[in-house]
Amino acid sequence: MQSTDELFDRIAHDLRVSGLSIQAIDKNAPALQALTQRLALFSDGDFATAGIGRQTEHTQNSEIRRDKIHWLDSSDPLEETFLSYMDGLKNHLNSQLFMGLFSYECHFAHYEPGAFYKKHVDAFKGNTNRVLSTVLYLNQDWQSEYGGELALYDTHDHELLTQKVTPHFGTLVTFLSDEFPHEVLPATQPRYSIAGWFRVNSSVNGQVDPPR
Ligand SMILES: O=C(O)CCC(=O)C(=O)O
Ligand SMILES: [Fe+2]
Repeated sequence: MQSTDELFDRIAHDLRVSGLSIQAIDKNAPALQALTQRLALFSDGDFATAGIGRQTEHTQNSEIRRDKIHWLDSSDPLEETFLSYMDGLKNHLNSQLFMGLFSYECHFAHYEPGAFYKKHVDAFKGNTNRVLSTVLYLNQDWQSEYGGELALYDTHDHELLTQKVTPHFGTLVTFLSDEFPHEVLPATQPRYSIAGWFRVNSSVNGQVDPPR
């Protein structure tokens, strides 16, 4: 079984080489177990329709994305277990890559069968302090014929599909937020993930920019 440090080393290495990392977290890792337990406690009403863009221009556009989300909060002990795991990744990347990551925010996302998230980038250059995106999949026994892949596109040629990631339980994708266009393809089964973003600190007068 690989240690968490070895996994974080691999992610740092991949990010240094290509800005993108696809790794598997050990299925027995306490952080994953906590998320499985948390997911089992949800009922439908705990998830809200996701919006797009910054608070000022926040819109709910069902033509672009059809997932339902729930933000993680450290006051929930199960959610805190995962948040502190990601805090460990943040510290590891800061010490190895000097990325200056300051905070992390993430939400559960539930894609019902047929739901999608059209091609987008998570951050526009110079326009945001989201610098590193993470997506973790929570789908036990996912079969490739269910679809629901994360499609990743080339950093220069945004029409060029470079790879498709199957949303298997424990797969963690990490990538530079303003570099990689990506898209969630529809699935035939309910699909669960956690999408998250590490931010750098560009707060002014105690106001973190941008707000959610
Ligand atoms: O769930 C995924 O595979 C990716 C989700 C995503 O791109 C996002 O929420 O920004
Ligand atoms: Fe995204």
